[in-house]
Amino acid sequence: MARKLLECSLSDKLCVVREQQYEIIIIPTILVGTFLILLAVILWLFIRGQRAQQQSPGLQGIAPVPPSRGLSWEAAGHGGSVFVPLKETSVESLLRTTTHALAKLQVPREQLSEVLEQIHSGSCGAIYRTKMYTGDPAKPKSVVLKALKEPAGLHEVQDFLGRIQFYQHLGKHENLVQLQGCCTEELPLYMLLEDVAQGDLLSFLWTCRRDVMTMDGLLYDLTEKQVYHIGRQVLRALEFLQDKHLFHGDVAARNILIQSDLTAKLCGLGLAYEVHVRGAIPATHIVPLKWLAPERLLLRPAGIKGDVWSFGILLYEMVTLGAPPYPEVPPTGILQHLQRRKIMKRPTSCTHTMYGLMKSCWRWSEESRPSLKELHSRLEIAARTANDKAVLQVPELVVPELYAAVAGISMDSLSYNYSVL
Ligand SMILES: Nc1ncnc2c1ncn2[C@@H]1O[C@H](COP(=O)(O)OP(=O)(O)OP(=O)(O)O)[C@@H](O)[C@H]1O
Repeated sequence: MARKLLECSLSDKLCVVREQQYEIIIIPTILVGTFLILLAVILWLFIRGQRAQQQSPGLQGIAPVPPSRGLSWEAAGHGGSVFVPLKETSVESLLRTTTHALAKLQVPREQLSEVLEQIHSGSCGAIYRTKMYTGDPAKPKSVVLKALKEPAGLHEVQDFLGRIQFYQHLGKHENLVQLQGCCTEELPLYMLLEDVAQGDLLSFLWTCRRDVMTMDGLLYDLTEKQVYHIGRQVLRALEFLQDKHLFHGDVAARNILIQSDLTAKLCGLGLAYEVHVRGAIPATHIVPLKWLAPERLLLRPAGIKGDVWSFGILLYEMVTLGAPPYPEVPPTGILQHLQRRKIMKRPTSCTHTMYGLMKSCWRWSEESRPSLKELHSRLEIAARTANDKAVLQVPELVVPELYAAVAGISMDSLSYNYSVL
């Protein structure tokens, strides 16, 4: 507070003093000013955070996905074969319109067993194993049922129907998991797939580390020659996708299903579908970083050569019986690691020939990586002289939680058959 005497002389008995209460003006001004500055800083931080999220790979080893390359206009869904009517405004009318297109695939719900065994929680909802009664009731067929999670809005229903039509559009290939039918006349919506009962390759590889007898008829041993055998089947599936101007985008042992005769089937076609309908890779789709090629990590347009890179990681997974890639690198440090031109060292269980193949997949520039066709013929040649006797062995057992942390993947994406043996 400041006091000011107003023209007083010494003889004055009374003198007027004016008090100026500056704090009444200054303190609120300072408070308002500080508040505005704080607000501006918060806004700036928020905008910067949003931009960083769009520009850089996501947190915890999982990346949003960049645009795609090499897709034709038609294959990108602008005239392709996935026709989910977008103009429908209610779920009921959408189901009515689409049921016609999916008529041949419809399976009456009463042909499905009510007993559902959940095997996974998938991207659209739970994934179950159940029985389908067609023809001979004594011989039901085991199928995998993907259910759209409820409650589902118009957008989710459109997306799920689109996924079913995508499988229909792809058609049959022995190394892709096959669509068996669907139930889409009313909610809840189901997609029915052939049951590849032995489950995913990653769980299989982990089980190969154990010296166990299993009841499922599958021999949990793997030789170098068998690694090439599985690898060639995966390449066949990728070539099939490439012929349709598609790529997989998430090639990894967890996305390969394996049968008792070592037939391999590529699954996890969600990203290929999204690229097919949108012509670009949606930022919402998350993919573990350690399997991604540098161009994907840098959010540049992606294509089949990104699958070639991931195929090299898949070879590493097989030959190490399911070790996490780059165990010494934190998932979020992978781009920096690759920018220093560092790749994984040759695992002790890996021959120089196989390591040569991996290294060719991990060339920084996409152009210098082999095409699927070249890779396929190199694998064929390598398989001729590969060891078919020595069983790959890794003494350490896998702790799935630790694996998930080192690999940079969520526990949800692990199928985890391993633990039930
Ligand atoms: N046909 C199948 N037979 C046996 N197991 C299957 C089958 N389909 C899926 N699974 C199991 O469910 C897991 C997840 O499958 P998938 O990746 O196809 O599901 P998703 O989450 O719906 O993926 P996407 O959205 O990429 O299609 C697989 O790793 C496997 O363990």
